[in-house]
Amino acid sequence: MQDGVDRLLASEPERAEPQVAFGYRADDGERRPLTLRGLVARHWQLAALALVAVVVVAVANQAGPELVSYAINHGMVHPDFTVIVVAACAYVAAVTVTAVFQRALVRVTGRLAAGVMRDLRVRIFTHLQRLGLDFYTDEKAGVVMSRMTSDIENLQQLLQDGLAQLVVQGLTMVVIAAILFATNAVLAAITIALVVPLLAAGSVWFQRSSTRAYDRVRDGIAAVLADLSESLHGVRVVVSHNRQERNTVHHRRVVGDYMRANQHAANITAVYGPGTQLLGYLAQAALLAVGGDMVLGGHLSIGALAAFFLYLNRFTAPIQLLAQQYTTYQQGTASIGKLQSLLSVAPSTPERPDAVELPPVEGEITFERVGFGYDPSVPVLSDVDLTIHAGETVAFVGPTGAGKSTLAKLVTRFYDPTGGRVLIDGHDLRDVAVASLRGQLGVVPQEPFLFAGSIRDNVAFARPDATDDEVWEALRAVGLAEVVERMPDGIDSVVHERGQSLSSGERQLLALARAFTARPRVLVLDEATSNLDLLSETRIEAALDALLQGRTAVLIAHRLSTAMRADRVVVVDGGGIAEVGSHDELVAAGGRYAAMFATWEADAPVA
Ligand SMILES: Nc1ncnc2c1ncn2[C@@H]1O[C@H](COP(=O)(O)OP(=O)(O)OP(=O)(O)O)[C@@H](O)[C@H]1O
Repeated sequence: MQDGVDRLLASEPERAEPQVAFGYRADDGERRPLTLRGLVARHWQLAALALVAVVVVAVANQAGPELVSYAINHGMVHPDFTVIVVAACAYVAAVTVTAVFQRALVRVTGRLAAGVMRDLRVRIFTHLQRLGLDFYTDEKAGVVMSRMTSDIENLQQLLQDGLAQLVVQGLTMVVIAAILFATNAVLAAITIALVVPLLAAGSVWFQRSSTRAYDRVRDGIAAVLADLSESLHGVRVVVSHNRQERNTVHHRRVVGDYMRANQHAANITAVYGPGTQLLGYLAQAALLAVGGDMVLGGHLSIGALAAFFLYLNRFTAPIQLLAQQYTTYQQGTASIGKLQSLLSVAPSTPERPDAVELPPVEGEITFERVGFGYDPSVPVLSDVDLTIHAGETVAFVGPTGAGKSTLAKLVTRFYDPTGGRVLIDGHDLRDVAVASLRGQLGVVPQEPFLFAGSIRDNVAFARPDATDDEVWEALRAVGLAEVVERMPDGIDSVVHERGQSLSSGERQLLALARAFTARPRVLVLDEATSNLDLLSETRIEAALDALLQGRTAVLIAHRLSTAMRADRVVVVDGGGIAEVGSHDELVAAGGRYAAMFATWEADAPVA
């Protein structure tokens, strides 16, 4: 068997590449609900090997006491050294077989668990990549992280050790009970009647209370992780608002709850462990009295009594282990439930089964009576009608919270409208394949996110096959080439901690260079609100001119100087479009835009 195991393990690649092709629609395998059986079934050869090993371990391990009994009765009561030697050799053989199969079991279940975990992590990650932005607004990142860490680890523990132990201990009890009854049914019945009911009752209590306790522990660690991740992500805001002390107090409370939950769980184990041990010793005392009496009466051999003692020890241990393993089992299955509920979150902008590939577009965007609300009962936009022509630059302006970014999110199909349609070159966005749409769109967010890696990786993010020349061309177009040339490793210089080592103007220019490399037909740009110095602002405006050339562009403009450069300005207000026209037209019309412009001009007169 060990050879078989080694052959199978050797034939498996060390780190097999998980076979995933990312699609916006889950395939049949991914849609199947998550069950323990389903997870293991994909690795059925390993599972079958594990089962064989479990049976051999459970049976071979119980030969010992029988051999002791044989040696006492046939080698000591009637002295015969040969019998003792044969029994001792057989003992060694049985122990060796047990050890070999135990080792095989650990290796096989380890492999099984690792394989299942890899499949599961990839499946969940792929699913997370597919989900809509609303999911990430509702769910705290820490909770998702805890699913990917502690819940997956629970499952790993169950598969690696828990399940096999559960079967081994269960089988061990059956094998021992059978041997005890075969040896002396009366003594077996007395012993089991003394031990099993009390131990079972204690185990049920332990199992129930520890399940509740571990639920608290799990919630506790999820809260600690969520609090930690929020603090780490918001560290700059925390420091600048001097919130460290309050945050520390809050974290201490969260950690305190977690500590108390752990203590409670430990207390339960502290009662159960020694309690069951005491019960085992009391049963041994009873066995000594009843069994000793039977030996004196000639109803039981001394060897059989000795074997009873040894078996009794081995009989109580599995009950304790079963109760503990059952907790692992429950935690594992509870984790499957939580992971299943994560996997069953449907993408809010699903791809239709009959979605068509969007052909290369000119870039005309049409809003047709579009209505939308993040919460359907609270409309943010209603009855929006607007056409943005191919190659046109349109700036959305308006008061904060008016819905400018929301309109842009509908263009990129981060959300679907609750009423009406958004079309690109006449194609309803809901009817086209998501990848073919996003491949032709570029988005420059307000706070550009830079990934750990080089400048090159970040600029070529949307088109990893871009050549170094193309990366340099993009950097030149946005006016960053000189800055990057001065860096020690040029475009291979590493961007640290999401670009915190760059200035905010440089980060924005890098994001523009990224969009430039992607060469999208349609560009959505959420202008940064952060105040830049005049030089950076001029550089960004020049970069924008290079970037927008010939593309359809939607600018969410926070500075009217940006709006002035657009072909048309759309004033968003009151859940819809208040005014549309060129800068000059709107100023001449003397409406809201003209008022906004007058205020702006008074604050920052144009040179
Ligand atoms: N993910 C979200 N969930 C729920 N409500 C949201 C969400 N995002 C925005 N909102 C709400 O929708 C409304 C419009 O928001 P939007 O971000 O489109 O405004 P905006 O005009 O871009 O504002 P700003 O100029 O401040 O960026 C606001 O009332 C906002 O509170």
